[in-house]
Amino acid sequence: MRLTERLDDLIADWLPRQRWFAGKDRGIDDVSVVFETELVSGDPSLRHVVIAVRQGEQVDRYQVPVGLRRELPGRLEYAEIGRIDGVHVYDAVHDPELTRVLLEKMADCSDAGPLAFRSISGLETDLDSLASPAEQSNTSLIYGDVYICKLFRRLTAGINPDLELSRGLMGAGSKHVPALHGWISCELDGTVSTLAMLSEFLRTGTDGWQLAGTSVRDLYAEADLHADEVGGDFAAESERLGAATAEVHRDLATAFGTGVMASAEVRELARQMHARLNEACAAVPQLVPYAGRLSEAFDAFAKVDEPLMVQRVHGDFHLGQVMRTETGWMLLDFEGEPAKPLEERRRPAHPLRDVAGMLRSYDYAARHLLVNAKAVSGNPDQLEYRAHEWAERNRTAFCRGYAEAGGVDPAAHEEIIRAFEFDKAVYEVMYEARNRPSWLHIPLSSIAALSASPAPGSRTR
Ligand SMILES: Nc1ncnc2c1ncn2[C@@H]1O[C@H](COP(=O)(O)OP(=O)(O)O)[C@@H](O)[C@H]1O
Ligand SMILES: O=P(O)(O)O[C@H]1O[C@H](CO)[C@@H](O[C@H]2O[C@H](CO)[C@@H](O)[C@H](O)[C@H]2O)[C@H](O)[C@H]1O
Repeated sequence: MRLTERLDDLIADWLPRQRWFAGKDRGIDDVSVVFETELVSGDPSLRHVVIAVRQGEQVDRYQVPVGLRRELPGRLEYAEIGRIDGVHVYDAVHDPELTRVLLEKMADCSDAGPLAFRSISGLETDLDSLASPAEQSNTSLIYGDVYICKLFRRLTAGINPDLELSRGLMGAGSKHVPALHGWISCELDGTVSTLAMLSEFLRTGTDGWQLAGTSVRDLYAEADLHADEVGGDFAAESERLGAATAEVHRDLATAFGTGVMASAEVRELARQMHARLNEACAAVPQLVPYAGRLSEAFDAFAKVDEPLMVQRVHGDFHLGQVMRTETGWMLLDFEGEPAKPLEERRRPAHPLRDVAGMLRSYDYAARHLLVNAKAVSGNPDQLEYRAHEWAERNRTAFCRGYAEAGGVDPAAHEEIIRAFEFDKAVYEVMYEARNRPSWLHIPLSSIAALSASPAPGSRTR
């Protein structure tokens, strides 16, 4: 049975409920199968399916490994997409009986139709997978506690920067990235394009988002204490994270080189920031009242009177992209911002862009519990004050660690860091509107607070 003709409607109903679907702000006009590849035959069987989703003018491609079974065991019911001629069609990432084949094919470096499976080391294959419950834009399969295989859900033609930078950092001997073991690719628009990558699973790791969240919860639970007085103070970890970030930036510069941004390019970047702001204001009217202050920050950036060093950077740096293991901080997910075109994500940028991303994340960590009034009790003004205090303490510690380990000192480049932070917050407004509308309040309230604070240079010291 070919799915091509039958899957479209089923998927169109199911897609908007998937965390990784990046078009929740618009209706779906059409879903069509671009290609499908049988990877396991029989019952159960596995088809690797690439679909094209049309929403107005925009067409995005996604990959869905589709499982087919005549009888669907209870443990897979939640993964069901629908039924075709009585056969259960489901998201196969949740079926370890089927996902094994991905690992086996990578181990064998084999091809299946348009799909190429590759590995760069001998792989252990007798491992069951579990779809990661992490809050993420793609889907990761954890094999045993040995490997993690990230299936990129929304596909872009070309090598994924996550794979590209992980390889480069491994070559530069970075001690802050997990080992890369393999990948899956296919041709899209005539270019070799990444579908998945397989890395070492950091079994002793906890991600920075969880650690920071625990620290914030500790603070909210102790109404009388300040951020530096509670047991879960995170500032020392933030400082170490800053240092690890500076080391990764150094290794990226070694692996991929550096350049200098001419004044015209700085102005062009400021113009793009304005354009992104305008686009976000059109899509999210709640942003409009802050547009003036945001624009001022972008104008100040356009006038920065110094050569800006650029290099390959992480591109979407936040607390969910770092893990603390027993040996220190590890950085993950060098994919860049998933909504941006690939060529933009691969473009060298100023390293403070990553610093700004992490600074925004401290704000998110402090505020996300406040989104749901039931998650935390207390006076809203006092909670807002405490969120701000926690974020400031950790932001400062991160910047100190970064500068002391040889990174560009954020405190000495206020116009740059402020513009990058605002630009990131504007991106987040769009990201939340499209992916997690109930979180939109977080970047909006940070923008309100940031725009109320004095502009760089206007402070009395
Ligand atoms: N190598 C790894 N070892 C252990 N956990 C990992 C590893 N890579 C990612 N994770 C977990 O998966 C989450 C999402 O990973 P990430 O690469 O950021 O995916 P996405 O691009 O889909 O957001 C991380 O926050 C982390 O909790
Ligand atoms: O991890 P991804 O590469 O998929 O990044 C996207 O999703 C992130 C959320 O999962 C989003 O990050 C935003 O939310 C985080 C908390 O969930 C917060 O720590 C970040 O600071 C905030 O930007 C990221 O922007 C998006 O590209």
